[in-house]
Amino acid sequence: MNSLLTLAGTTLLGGGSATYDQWEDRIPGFGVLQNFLKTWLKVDITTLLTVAALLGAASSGAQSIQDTVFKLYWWIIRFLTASISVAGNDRLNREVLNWLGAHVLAGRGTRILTAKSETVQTDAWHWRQIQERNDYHHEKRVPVQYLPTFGITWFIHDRNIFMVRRIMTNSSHTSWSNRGPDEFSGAPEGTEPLVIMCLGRSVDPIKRFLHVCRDFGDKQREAFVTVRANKHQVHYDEAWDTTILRPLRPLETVHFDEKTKSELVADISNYLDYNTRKFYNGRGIPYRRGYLLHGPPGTGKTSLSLALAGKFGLELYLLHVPSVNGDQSLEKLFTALPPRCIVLLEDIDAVGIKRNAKGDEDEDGDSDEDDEEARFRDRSSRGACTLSGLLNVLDGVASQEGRIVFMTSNHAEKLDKALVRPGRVDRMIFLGNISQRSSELMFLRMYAREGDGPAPAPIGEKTVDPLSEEELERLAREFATKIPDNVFTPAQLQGYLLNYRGSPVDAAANIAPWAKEEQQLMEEAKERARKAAEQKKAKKRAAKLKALAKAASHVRVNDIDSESEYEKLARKMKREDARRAAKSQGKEDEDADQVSGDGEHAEVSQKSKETEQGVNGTKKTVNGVNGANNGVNGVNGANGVNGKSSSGKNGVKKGATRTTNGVVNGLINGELGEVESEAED
Ligand SMILES: Nc1ncnc2c1ncn2[C@@H]1O[C@H](COP(=O)(O)OP(=O)(O)OP(=O)(O)O)[C@@H](O)[C@H]1O
Repeated sequence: MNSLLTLAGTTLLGGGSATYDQWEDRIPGFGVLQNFLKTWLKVDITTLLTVAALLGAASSGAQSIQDTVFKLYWWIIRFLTASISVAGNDRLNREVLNWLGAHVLAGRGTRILTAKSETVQTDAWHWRQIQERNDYHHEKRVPVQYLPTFGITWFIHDRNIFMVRRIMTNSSHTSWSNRGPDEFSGAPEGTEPLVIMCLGRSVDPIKRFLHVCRDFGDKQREAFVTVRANKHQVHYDEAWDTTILRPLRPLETVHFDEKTKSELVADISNYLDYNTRKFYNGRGIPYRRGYLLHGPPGTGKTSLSLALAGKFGLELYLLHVPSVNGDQSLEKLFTALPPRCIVLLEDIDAVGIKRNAKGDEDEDGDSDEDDEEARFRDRSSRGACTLSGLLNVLDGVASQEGRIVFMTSNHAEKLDKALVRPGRVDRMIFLGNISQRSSELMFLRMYAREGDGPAPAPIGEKTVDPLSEEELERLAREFATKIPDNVFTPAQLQGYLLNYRGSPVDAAANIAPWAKEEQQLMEEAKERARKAAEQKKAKKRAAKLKALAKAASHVRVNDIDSESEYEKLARKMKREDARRAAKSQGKEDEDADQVSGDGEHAEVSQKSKETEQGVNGTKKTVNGVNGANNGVNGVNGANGVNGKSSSGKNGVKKGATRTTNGVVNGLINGELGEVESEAED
């Protein structure tokens, strides 16, 4: 470029012909082009090139002047100010912006701002972006929040001059070709880094300022609980990408045994205490705490977790384990937890986190779950988390320290023992049906005065005059005495009270008939459930007997007490099966010779006779259902009906069960009809 510039200068001063050779040197073919243009267009290319080169020189000169000024500016800034930068995804970033929005922009009439209301779910490519939901604001339209846009916002705080620079990132820039100022070229997405500068040579004023912003953030959060969840996108990594702000729920509004409640609160306070942490660390005990909240649906397990998160000012990380993509994702989510938080694992008894694929069965071998439902759940759990994956995140090596885990379950008795052992579950808290005392408290809470007046009545009903405190307490006591102790769930009672939310007098007056009717409905539902369970049990028992009968036609299971013996017998049965098939084709003798080639034939014949005798014996046992139980254990094992190995001599060892499963099933093919009819008889 410089040589072209010199050439242009020489051309301008000395005339075209003097520099012709030099142009030709630098641009090959220059002469031909020049002659062509001169002849046909009457244009002198050397003059044109000279002008262009000079213009380029002027512009690059301006650019370098601009660069120098820019450098000088930043040099002065760096010299005169101290600065601290904050990453875009840091909570502090949002806290600083919120502080600026509330204290600087609102009062000063800043002319260039960015506005924020609510993020909408779209199916566009950026659908994975962080979602925030505010359950705290109940207005139809979320209030608009005004925040600083890109560029510098300056202000005076604590007698220091501050400048906060919000930096545009690639993702917040809408168009690369747009050359306008940043604030007119795009809108911040909330992930832009901030640089906080303060005039002076010390960062202390900035640190103090950041502290103020954090306090402001804490104060704002006091009114609600921050719930974080993940969106469960199949093809994406799991992340805590959804934030929900829930109104604070006072612990007093969750009614259950008062003693248990205060013990629980004391236990958590004790755990969160700094000295407890030191104690745990000093003794090499993992600093974690786990609680299992169990009881029927609608007894307040979720409500209690939320209330405790609010009480202790902790964020609640909500996770539905069966929806997580797999163990790796679960681990990722747990690794991303902050050191102090509550993790709520809901419905922990759901399928997918049981040790075996089909789920555990009851003592009698019957599962309470409906077959269809179990099958559905089994399908839906495929590829999801395993129990060992869950156990691992709860107290494996990589498990986060300092957090509190709440697990909720409607069937605590079905949970794997490893899951509820101390260290994973330190306390089990039962939330049962509502007591009379809790009903009284719920009544009082429902009709407590709000400010100076009564609780607002439903639309269309007139608000009754507020009752005096004594009158309300008297009504509450009367109300409670009409409710049977520990029969209804708190959710049921809350539903009833909501129907009378404008009138405590009516609520107290109508509770007795409601309780009677509700109890009757519950009895009927229970009876229906009992009958359905009985039918299901009978169906299962019939299926089991059928399976037993099938196997019994070939095996006398009580004779089998070791794996090798079982395998031997299975081999013999296979040969016997082959012989039977050959017999039916009229070639029994030749095939029998072939099969007995290994020298075991004599033994086989003897044993197969025994087996057949055994079959008869077992068939008889089948008919007398109860007597069959000994055999059932073994044969169930052989057919994979139960999947469990029975201990003791009568049982079939697990390994043998697996090995021979297919063989026995294969043998019974073709003879099913005959055995079935016998079993049914
Ligand atoms: N002990 C309780 N005290 C006050 N309100 C309760 C209580 N239990 C339940 N409720 C009310 O019932 C509703 C359901 O409660 P919640 O979801 O906490 O029950 P849950 O035990 O978690 O139910 P599930 O097992 O079905 O998840 C909520 O509106 C809650 O206010």
